[in-house]
Amino acid sequence: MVNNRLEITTICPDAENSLFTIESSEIEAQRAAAVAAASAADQHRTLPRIKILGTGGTIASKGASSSQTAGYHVDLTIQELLESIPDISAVCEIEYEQLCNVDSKDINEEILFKIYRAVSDSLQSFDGIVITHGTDTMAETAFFIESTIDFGELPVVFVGSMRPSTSVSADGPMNLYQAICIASDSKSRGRGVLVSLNDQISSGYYITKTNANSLESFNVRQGYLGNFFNNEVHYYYPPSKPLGCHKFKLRLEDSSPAPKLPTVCIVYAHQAMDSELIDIVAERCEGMVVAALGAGTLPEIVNTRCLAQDIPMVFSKRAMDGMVPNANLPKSADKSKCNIIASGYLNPEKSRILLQLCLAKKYTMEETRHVFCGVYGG
Ligand SMILES: NC(=O)C[C@H](N)C(=O)O
Repeated sequence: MVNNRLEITTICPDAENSLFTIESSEIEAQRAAAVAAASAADQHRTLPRIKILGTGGTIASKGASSSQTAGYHVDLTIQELLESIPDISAVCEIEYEQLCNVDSKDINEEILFKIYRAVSDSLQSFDGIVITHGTDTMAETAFFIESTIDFGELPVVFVGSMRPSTSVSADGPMNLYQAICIASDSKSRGRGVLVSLNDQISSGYYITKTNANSLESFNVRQGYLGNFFNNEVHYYYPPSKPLGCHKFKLRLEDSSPAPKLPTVCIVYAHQAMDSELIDIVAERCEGMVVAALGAGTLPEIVNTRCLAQDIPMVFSKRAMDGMVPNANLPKSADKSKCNIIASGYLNPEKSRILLQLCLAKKYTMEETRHVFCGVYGG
């Protein structure tokens, strides 16, 4: 015991969580006084400023009755949605903007760039950003925003719901409330794009929708970062960002219409696949992603058609988990001309976005291969 204070330090590198103290009653009294002084000071502290961007989705939908959980319509503004959550004025100051109000199946490039612009424009004046979004394509928008915006430490939190606002036990208000708390919490800084859903905090870069109906619609294995419980944010790990994430700097003119990204199509492989499909689709696009079988295999005749194309072809996978390694790619006779790239852990829809960005940047085949390898060791 030295000065009534025993310090036990673990070897945990997370400084904040590595120090435990056992203290005397005198020290406890001093601490109580310090806490009281700090809470008085807190009253004068300015609250974090959070920007909420509304885009629609089930979270902004209404059904005809409280038992309807399918066939509903997007019909709720971001203002109405905010009126349905508990008072948040003690947590943060809010500003909101309705960017669009659509089911996420209708998020097109024009809307994607609208979201991109709104996030970019909010970086300087806000401490956190929340984006309400349909869950069906949320992972794609989250991946695009993570790959194109350097938001430094600022939390950008996507949120959706699985039940419409009119349903019994609608999950939207709680998910939104939690998303705002996550965006306001200093522990959320430096973690990249986050997703708030079903009490779970996940990495927007890694999430995939894995269940079409249940509240636990994002069963993330990679990127499960923490939980939300009783109005508290709990992270399992110190802040970190996705490893190897390639950032693309976009230069957007202010003028509309929105710029057009290169067309990349996804072809889904299956037994007895028609190899001519590869030629037909290649005519229509500047790059192709194949949702291949297993860890990247395709019938030999389909591989041959893929090797014959003069556009980049990314081999991804139908399976939800696991990866496509370089070792499984078909070999070209002329190694220097091989147009096939392994997606690594990236699923087809995220591979599509990454390939679009590489093509937009006019990366060579080798540079594109390097980007995919960097992201997931493809
Ligand atoms: N749960 C949802 O949000 C699904 C909805 N169809 C959407 O993505 O907009």
